[in-house]
Amino acid sequence: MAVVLQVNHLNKSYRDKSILKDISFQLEDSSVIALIGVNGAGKTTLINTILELIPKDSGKVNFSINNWRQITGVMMQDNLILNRIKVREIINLTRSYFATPLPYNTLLNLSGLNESANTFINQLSSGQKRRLSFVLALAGNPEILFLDEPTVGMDTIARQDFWKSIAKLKQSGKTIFVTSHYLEELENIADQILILEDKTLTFNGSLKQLRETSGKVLIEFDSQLSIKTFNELASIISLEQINHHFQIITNDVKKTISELSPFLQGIENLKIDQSSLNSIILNYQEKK
Ligand SMILES: Nc1ncnc2c1ncn2[C@@H]1O[C@H](COP(=O)(O)OP(=O)(O)OP(=O)(O)O)[C@@H](O)[C@H]1O
Repeated sequence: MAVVLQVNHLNKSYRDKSILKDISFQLEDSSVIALIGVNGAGKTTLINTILELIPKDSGKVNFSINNWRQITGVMMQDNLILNRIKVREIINLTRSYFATPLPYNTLLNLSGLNESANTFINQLSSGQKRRLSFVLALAGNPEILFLDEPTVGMDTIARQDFWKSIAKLKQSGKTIFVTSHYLEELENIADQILILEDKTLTFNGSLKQLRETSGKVLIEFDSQLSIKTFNELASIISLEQINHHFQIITNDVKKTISELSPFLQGIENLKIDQSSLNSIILNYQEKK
């Protein structure tokens, strides 16, 4: 995989208030990178600074090519503010800024707004506006896409279609940098997770690495065996018994399962909760 963007020691403040401090990371092609952080953590500021929409205080932002504007697409949080323009017109206007735009029909189909091509933007619902914003970000057939809270306001089907499109874009080699508060949506698609906290990146790695770092996993099962059998397992953090139901918390699933294996004949309904991204992040933040 090739590096498409490098950010080194980036700092940004508004007046005297520091927002981003010493941020460094790199993005590779054919991948989805999720930026996670609470409200006000600085996610939008980071995207705006990278794209030179606002000035940075210091640090370096290097795209792999010089004319990076031609290979980036952006979907910001705020919905489209132009009103007296139709869906068809804004798609074509946006395409006109790029040397090799995607065909109009491809974009219209992707937006799901085929029936509304002649509708003025202000007459679209907020979910429809998000879908339109998405295809406008794609208009120039970009190599790198920046998506700030893309699925806010979308219904379930629109969300599913949206993430399917993202998976296809990733497969075709694109880099997708996305912020979202819907962590469950990021679980199956994010290759790299960045956690922005207290102005800095406190985590940069894969979901697997995040699991290992924060790593408590719940293992549940039913068994007629005595609690003593499980109390002796070396790898567990805690053990609870409710009648014949057992709950084990471990941070080393593999080891615990191998320790449980001699007793598998006496175990039923074994469940391993690898934890949702949501709980992993809570866990991660609690630990610090
Ligand atoms: N133009 C501005 N002038 C001064 N402060 C600003 C400005 N824009 C943003 N901020 C402040 O910078 C901080 C980071 O804001 P930012 O919008 O980047 O956070 P965010 O992580 O994107 O939040 P959210 O998840 O709510 O979208 C906040 O404290 C915000 O109030």
